[in-house]
Amino acid sequence: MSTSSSALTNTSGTIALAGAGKMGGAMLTGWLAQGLAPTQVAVIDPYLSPEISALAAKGVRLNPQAKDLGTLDTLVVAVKPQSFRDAGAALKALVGPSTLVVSIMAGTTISALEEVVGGAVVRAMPNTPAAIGRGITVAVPSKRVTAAQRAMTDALLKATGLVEWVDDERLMDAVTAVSGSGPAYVFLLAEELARAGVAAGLPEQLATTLARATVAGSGELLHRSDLPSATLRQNVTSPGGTTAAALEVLMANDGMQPLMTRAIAAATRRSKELAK
Ligand SMILES: NC(=O)C1=CN([C@@H]2O[C@H](COP(=O)(O)OP(=O)(O)OC[C@H]3O[C@@H](n4cnc5c(N)ncnc54)[C@H](O)[C@@H]3O)[C@@H](O)[C@H]2O)C=CC1
Ligand SMILES: O=C(O)[C@@H]1CCC=N1
Repeated sequence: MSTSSSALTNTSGTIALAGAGKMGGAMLTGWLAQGLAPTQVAVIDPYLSPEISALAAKGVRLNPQAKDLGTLDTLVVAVKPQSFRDAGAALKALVGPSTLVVSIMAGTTISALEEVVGGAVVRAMPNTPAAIGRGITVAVPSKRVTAAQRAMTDALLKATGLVEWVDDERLMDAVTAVSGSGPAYVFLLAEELARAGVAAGLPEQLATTLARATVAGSGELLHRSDLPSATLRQNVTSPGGTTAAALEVLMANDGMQPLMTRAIAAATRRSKELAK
């Protein structure tokens, strides 16, 4: 994270964030934590949360007049895909041919962004662990993005975690399904593990504590270990023991693998639909 810190500390020009909700807000927190000057940031959002409003005291500009912003160096678009057409029309006035436009909207294609907003577009897909600097973002640049703009995008995205660059935009629907939406599946696992614990006779609070600590601790072990996930799983599994009994159910033909494949396919389909 120290590299990204210096990379962001050394940037110049205004970075406008359109849509400072859950994901845009998490990214903004990451940028400021990594040394981006608050005075460099302008937030455009008609429904500012109290947390974002409080950033005015640090120097972040909130909903400045378009004439005061002029043509932006960088615009990050983090509104809902469904509000993009409306929001985009207003944002277009702030975008010139050499404005870097980074979109994190699910399903919204580079060509739609070029048509509605203009600029040199990077389409990116982060995830909510960005809020603690542990996100992962996949980014795909349009042909118009310069090396300097790609470096700027890389610095902004690395402020919230890992970054993978790809060249094929068609990968973004499956990326969205796996890592963009992925944290929700992990949180669901924590919920269902707790519910199953209650069904097995545990008091609810103990079951919730055990499930939460188990998911969080396992995630941290996966993060810190060099071992493949399958090896970490095998390390828990004593032959003929309790884990093996549970995994026989989870890894059955109608177990987790086909269920996860169906879930990812549904999310991938939905990402494609959002493009229409
Ligand atoms: N929540 C997540 O885990 C992820 C979300 N995304 C993408 O991020 C985008 C935002 O999602 P969330 O943060 O979850 O939604 P959100 O509803 O929390 O945030 C959207 C924000 O846009 C603002 N907004 C609405 N109309 C606007 C306008 N005309 N101009 C400027 N701002 C406007 C809203 O006030 C709100 O603060 C979506 O496109 C989503 O696909 C991408 C990756 C992960
Ligand atoms: O659910 C969604 O559509 C957004 C994109 C990825 C995560 N949240």
